[in-house]
Amino acid sequence: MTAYDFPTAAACDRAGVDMILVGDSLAMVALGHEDTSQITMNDMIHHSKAVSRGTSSAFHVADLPFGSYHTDEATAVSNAIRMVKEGRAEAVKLEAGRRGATKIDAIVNGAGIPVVGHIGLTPQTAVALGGFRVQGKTFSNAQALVDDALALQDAGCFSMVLEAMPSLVAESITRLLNIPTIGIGAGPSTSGQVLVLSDMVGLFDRFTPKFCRGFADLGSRMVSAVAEYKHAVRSHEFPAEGVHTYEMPAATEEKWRTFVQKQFGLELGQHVDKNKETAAVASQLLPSKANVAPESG
Ligand SMILES: Nc1nc(=O)c2c([nH]1)NC[C@@H]1CN(c3ccc(C(=O)N[C@@H](CCC(=O)O)C(=O)O)cc3)CN21
Ligand SMILES: CC(C)C(=O)C(=O)O
Ligand SMILES: [Mg+2]
Repeated sequence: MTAYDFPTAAACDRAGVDMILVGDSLAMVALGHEDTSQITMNDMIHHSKAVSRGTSSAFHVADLPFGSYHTDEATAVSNAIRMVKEGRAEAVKLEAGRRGATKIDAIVNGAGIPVVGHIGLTPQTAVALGGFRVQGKTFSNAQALVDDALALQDAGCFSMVLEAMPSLVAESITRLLNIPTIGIGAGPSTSGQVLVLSDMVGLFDRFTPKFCRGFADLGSRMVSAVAEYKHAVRSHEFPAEGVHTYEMPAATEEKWRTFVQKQFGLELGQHVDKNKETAAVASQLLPSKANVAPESG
């Protein structure tokens, strides 16, 4: 499961998932970006730290973001170390095939940090793929994915994500590898599955990948809850006196009532609509919209 902060991590952990991924998809589902390319190491570390506070038994993996491992091996290693040291992740995930093998080797065997690979639809390079497109639909592209998978295993990955590819390709890769595969849009034959949490609980509505199944509709329940709250506030049902409120001790209360009555002339206890009061005062002080001449020019 992906998780992005303390409560989502705690929910996944309590539900008993094996692994929690702090996915860079948080750029889109938690921060509202159009894609995952702008998210930084600092952003990812911030979220990963929060996830670590909510996780007690699941294995905690964090995505290395676009640009953090694409230049040279030393940069890739130092960013992997930051994600473990500052982000409190137990492993990092990189979107890399054959060409990322030397960096993965350096992170795994140089720094001793476990790495999850990620092939198929790699959102960080979606522009080069021509958008968020299913991969491995042609014979040669399927072969290329098998080559990538074997290279990642050789480089030292302990697992890899297979994203958006025909089930047959994912099954072939899973059968060929010794390490477990984690599928998303890759059919039922991978060793494990991952989904973006926001998608499966209905908290992201910009698009829904075909591979996603909705397991809850929390987005619309959240809107209803807030609308109900707004209604309760406007109708003075909430907060309810004696239920959601604090009281002075009875003796102090009596003294206080008398005091504000004498000092300020206020009769407490009857409800005054402060908004209406303010609006009434404002309408005397300010010219109403209807009386203002429309702006020219
Ligand atoms: N909310 C969310 N869910 C995800 O699964 C996800 C993200 N965000 N952001 C990062 C990547 C991007 N992903 C995506 C995004 C779009 C499609 C999508 O629309 N796919 C089309 C098929 C596209 C094609 O091949 O033509 C679909 O109908 O599923 C799939 C995966 C997966 N990841
Ligand atoms: C969908 C998973 C595999 C991911 O990389 C992410 O959430 O960023
Ligand atoms: Mg990702």
